[in-house]
Amino acid sequence: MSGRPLPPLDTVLDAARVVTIPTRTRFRGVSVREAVLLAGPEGPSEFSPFVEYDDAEAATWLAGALDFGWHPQPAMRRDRIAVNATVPAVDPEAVPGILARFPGCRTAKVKVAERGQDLAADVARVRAVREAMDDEARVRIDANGGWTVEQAVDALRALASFDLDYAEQPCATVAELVAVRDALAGSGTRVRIAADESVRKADDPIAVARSGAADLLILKAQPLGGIPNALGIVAEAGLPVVVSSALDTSVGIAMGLRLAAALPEELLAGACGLGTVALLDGDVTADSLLPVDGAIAVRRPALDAALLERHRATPEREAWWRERIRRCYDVLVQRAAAVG
Ligand SMILES: O=C(O)CCC(=O)c1ccccc1C(=O)O
Ligand SMILES: [Mg+2]
Repeated sequence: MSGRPLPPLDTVLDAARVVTIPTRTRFRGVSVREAVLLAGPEGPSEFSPFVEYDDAEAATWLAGALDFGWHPQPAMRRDRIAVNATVPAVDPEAVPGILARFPGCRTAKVKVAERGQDLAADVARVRAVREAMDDEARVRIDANGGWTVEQAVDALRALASFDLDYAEQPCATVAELVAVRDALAGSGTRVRIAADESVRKADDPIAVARSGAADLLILKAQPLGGIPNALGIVAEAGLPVVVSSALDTSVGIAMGLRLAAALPEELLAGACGLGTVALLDGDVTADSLLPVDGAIAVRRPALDAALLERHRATPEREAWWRERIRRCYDVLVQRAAAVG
């Protein structure tokens, strides 16, 4: 990955605390977030791939977590990062309450294309967000690859009147993203397309940029194998980026902030999706990285022993995560050997 040495496995396991934190609103179909906090020599780090991810994918998250905990990070170019409000796939009535958790945010990202919902629900939610925000606010959507090309084109035409900042991952594949962009250009609807899963879940994270399938990239520090690796992707892709979270605790958010702080000014495409601690009902530090005046000061808050204890996972879940770390660590050792 970044080519920097891995700490010994026993050191990693000794540094690990497993937590289960409830979400305030269902997000990605989950109502709890499990995470491993790692007390590294450079500061706390977080390993929190979603439970359904396989070892090959989760191993890249481990590489990111170990890099942040055990290695110095690139220089910072700014000390405050503007963030967007993140609106889960809720009913329109719930929108003002969600937005209130993101004080001062002038950009909102709205989840759409949720399984079991329809376009009318998406339109109603985006309308509720537009109405709750002032005229200059930016509104983005994120479909998490949930639409076919035809559905995406229909939806983006229906949503065009809300003047979207961009549409994140409207369809699952790079080829579909290209088809959506072509169809929209042909119909005179101008909506920028952002790639998220096409970067962080792809074998080749640059392919989406090379194919001209996206106007900007969403970058997540942990899933991309760490900050240096993510910066390498930015340099190669040459597209503007927005840094976002994977619904992390404040420790994972600190890593995202640090990535955002390291980006060249001309490549930062607006507010980052790093305000999501506001969607959790608990945290692992007393200094939670929540938005204030629409931004978060870049910092690395200390783990709080009492909070780690309060949110401590069951012994079964703890054992599961420790096994997962062992398996993912093996994958990283094999990858390092293959590179030589
Ligand atoms: O970007 C944001 O506003 C918040 C982060 C977010 O949406 C997210 C959080 C967890 C998993 C996936 C995603 C996503 O961007 O698709
Ligand atoms: Mg996304």
